[in-house]
Amino acid sequence: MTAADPQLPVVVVMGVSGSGKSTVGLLLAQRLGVPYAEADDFHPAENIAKMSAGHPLDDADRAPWLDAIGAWIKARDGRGGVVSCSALRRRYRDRLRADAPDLFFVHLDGPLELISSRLAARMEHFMPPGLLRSQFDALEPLEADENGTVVSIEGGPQAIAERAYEALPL
Ligand SMILES: Nc1ncnc2c1ncn2[C@@H]1O[C@H](COP(=O)(O)OP(=O)(O)OP(=O)(O)O)[C@@H](O)[C@H]1O
Ligand SMILES: O=C(O)[C@H](O)[C@@H](O)[C@H](O)[C@H](O)CO
Repeated sequence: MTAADPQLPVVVVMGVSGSGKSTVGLLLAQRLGVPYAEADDFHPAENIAKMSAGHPLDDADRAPWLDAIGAWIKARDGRGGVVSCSALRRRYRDRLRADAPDLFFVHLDGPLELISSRLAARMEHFMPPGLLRSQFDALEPLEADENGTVVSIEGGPQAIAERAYEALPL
């Protein structure tokens, strides 16, 4: 399938902070020839300030952010797109799916130690590595009835993006 085809999936690249959503999401979008959106760009300023101060977001904080991402997804429905979004809890994914039932989730999955080492090397990002544990605590893996797949974050970004591409329902 190519970008010229009428029905391209919208893909949410999900996972904890530092799992590689932005890195892999962009590569996947390029591979598909569709637009990429960065979830962090949808946060209200208060959310960025809260995380920067070392506090995890709660459901109420995430609600307007999820709605903004949901609006982007809805606008891309049928035309394809890739958006990074932690989408840690089932109910967040249900919210994103509400207006886009065919949404496909790619969960970038890996051990805390590996992600922690990647975050320690990351420069100039508001998200403190100390919040990683809270992200794992919130994470609810994809359930059997959810449209999506789990992709390991072992190896380099290109290989991960290729594994994700191969798993898409194209
Ligand atoms: N496969 C990889 N191998 C090595 N380093 C990687 C890999 N994927 C991502 N990284 C690096 O790990 C760090 C985290 O990646 P990235 O910012 O893409 O994660 P993220 O899930 O989007 O994080 P956040 O949710 O906090 O924005 C970055 O410095 C990135 O360059
Ligand atoms: O749901 C959340 O707690 C947030 O979306 C975080 O995941 C951050 O936005 C992101 O990971 C930091 O870049």
